[in-house]
Amino acid sequence: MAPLILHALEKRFGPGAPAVRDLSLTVRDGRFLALLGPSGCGKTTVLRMIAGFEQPTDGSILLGERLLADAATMVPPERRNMAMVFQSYALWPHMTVAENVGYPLKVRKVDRERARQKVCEALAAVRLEAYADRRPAALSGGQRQRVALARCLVTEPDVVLLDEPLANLDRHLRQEMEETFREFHARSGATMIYVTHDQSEAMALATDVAVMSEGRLLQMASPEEIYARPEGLVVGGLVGQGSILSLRLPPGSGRLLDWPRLRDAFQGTEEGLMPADVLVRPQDVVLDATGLAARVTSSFFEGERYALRLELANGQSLRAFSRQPVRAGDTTSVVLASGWRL
Ligand SMILES: Nc1ncnc2c1ncn2[C@@H]1O[C@H](COP(=O)(O)OP(=O)(O)OP(=O)(O)O)[C@@H](O)[C@H]1O
Repeated sequence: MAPLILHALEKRFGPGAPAVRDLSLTVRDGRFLALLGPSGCGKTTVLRMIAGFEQPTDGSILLGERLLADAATMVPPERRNMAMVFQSYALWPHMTVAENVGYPLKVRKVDRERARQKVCEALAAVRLEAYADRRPAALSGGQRQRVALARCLVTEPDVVLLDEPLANLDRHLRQEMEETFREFHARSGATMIYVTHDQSEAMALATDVAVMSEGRLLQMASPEEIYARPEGLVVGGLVGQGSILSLRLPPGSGRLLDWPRLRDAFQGTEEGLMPADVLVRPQDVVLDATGLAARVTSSFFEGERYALRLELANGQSLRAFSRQPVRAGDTTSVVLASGWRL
């Protein structure tokens, strides 16, 4: 299949700031893209434009050479060969699982025997063969979600679009479904675009993560790259539970900062230092008597460790982990093993 190309995409719903602006990205065949960003940043609007439910006010959407939409052109959703999975699953309550999954084939008047075979394959792909004759009311939330996935598989879409599909599920089920999505992606080979505001979900599932804020694309890269080398305050703040410190660094000091560099930045007495935002991840904050003095402002036991909030002498706060019990109000000292200049 051809790549999906969004070129300088814009969507305005009225006067005021556009919901999506100047957004360009390419999703290569078979990739799994997570669109990540805070509520209201325009993720769903991008997905709806790709699906064909909204028309761009500027820019264009192409599948390879084929123009799907621009301000003057609009290929209808049913002619895009895409499938969208909604949060609500949108299953027919009066139909069995197999009938729900086969419904798109019935609409397309696919031959009965062929349809039966495709339904079986799709149910096998989501491990629901044993549930073919049940009605949706007799399924768990996760099983309903899997029916919705199987239903989109039968049409062999070029692109599968998912809008926060796990938002209604509890934590345990979310983990199980993440596994199902990964498996679904591996088996179907479909290009997938997945909207979420949950960074750990995006990282766990996707081959590429696109971070959006206020209608714009801030960074698109692999989960590893976004985690290790976030660009700017918004991406840095969104990914990986880090703390952002305002420090002063010598010009040209690079982006990956070690402890001696960070320690000097706290002393900060040299001439010509520049203000810098530095991301420090909790796992890089090591309780160590040779480090900076810090006061514990909160401590929660998370199971295998304590999650701490610390306040440094300069008033800035840091998140840290400790295997040993630590109490709010304790004083300690910390070494910052690594930091990333945003
Ligand atoms: N049909 C519409 N008419 C007017 N404004 C809209 C419409 N749809 C979305 N918007 C506005 O566009 C902006 C982006 O909305 P969108 O739903 O794309 O964000 P989102 O990132 O998906 O948010 P969430 O995670 O809360 O669903 C918001 O300010 C929203 O109010």
